[in-house]
Amino acid sequence: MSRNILFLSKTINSNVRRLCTTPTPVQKAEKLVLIDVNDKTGYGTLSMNRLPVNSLNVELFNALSDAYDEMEKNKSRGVILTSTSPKIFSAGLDINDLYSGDSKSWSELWDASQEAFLKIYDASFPSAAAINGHAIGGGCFFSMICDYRAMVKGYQIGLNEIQVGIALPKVLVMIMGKLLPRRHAEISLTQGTLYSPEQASKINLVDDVVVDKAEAIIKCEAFLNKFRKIPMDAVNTTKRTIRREEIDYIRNNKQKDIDDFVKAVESVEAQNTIKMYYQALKNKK
Ligand SMILES: CCCCCCCCCCC/C=C/C(=O)SCCNC(=O)CCNC(=O)[C@H](O)C(C)(C)COP(=O)(O)OP(=O)(O)OC[C@H]1O[C@@H](n2cnc3c(N)ncnc32)[C@H](O)[C@@H]1OP(=O)(O)O
Repeated sequence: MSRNILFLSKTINSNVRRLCTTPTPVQKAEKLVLIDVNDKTGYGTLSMNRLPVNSLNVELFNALSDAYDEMEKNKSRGVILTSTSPKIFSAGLDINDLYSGDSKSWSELWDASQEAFLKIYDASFPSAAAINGHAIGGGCFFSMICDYRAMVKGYQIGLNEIQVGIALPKVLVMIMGKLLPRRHAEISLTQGTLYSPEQASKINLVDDVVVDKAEAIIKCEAFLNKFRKIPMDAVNTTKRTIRREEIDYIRNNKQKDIDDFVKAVESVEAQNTIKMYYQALKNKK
């Protein structure tokens, strides 16, 4: 049973395509999140597919939300979140949107990001991130809200928002503060530090360092397997107790959180920094 070839299957929505093993090969579809369900394990591999760098925009956030909805509907046993890029998990928020947007588009962007955040962080099944390349800014954050992270050597990971000129949104601070030892969280958040996987593993930012994507997937499957003999209701109740603070914060302060994000992005200082950052990125070559 080949799991590496994309096959035609019913389109779940405009941006998400489920990959399954029905024998009708078609050429690769340009969907923003590819879904491959392993019929044996019941795990779904969700691959972000907004190339070249999986920068996060409204459409990618919505595609992630839709993919998680699909996994919930199909009573998934677990999700492996990864990317189709050979070297980038996700480069974070789309700098183009930060550079050229306005308060309406930034509100829509943050609204979509909140939805995707809740779908992943409050899912009724565990998620494991197979970080097969750079995971920067929002890309790092989306791996952090999974239950487990395995990262391939040779890339970088971290929340560098501060370097882009954006004050860290509250939920990122809350979660970084819980995942990392306090001193490391403070340094990382205020300096926008990017880490090698080896450094990241020393401060709890990743759980395992691996040599390639295949090994990352094996590690993720092994992590998900740990839940097979435990009643999921008990796991989920426990997990929700642990995660309640962040989930309640977003559910109860949705508009305020959007307003805070827009305020942070539209400040003159942030816009100047975003502009310089954008130009540096474009002049890199
Ligand atoms: C309450 C709800 C919570 C939900 C939370 C959701 C998300 C939280 C977000 C919080 C705030 C987050 C802010 C950010 O994420 S800011 C963005 C941070 N990211 C970066 O700084 C990454 C910048 N990019 C790089 O460092 C490199 O590009 C990278 C290492 C990723 C790859 O390097 P490489 O040399 O392989 O490739 P290039 O640099 O040549 O890039 C290829 C093309 O891609 C463009 N690019 C790169 N990054 C971005 C980006 N982030 N957005 C848009 N476009 C990007 C780059 O310009 C190249 O384009 P061209 O080929 O046209 O030149």
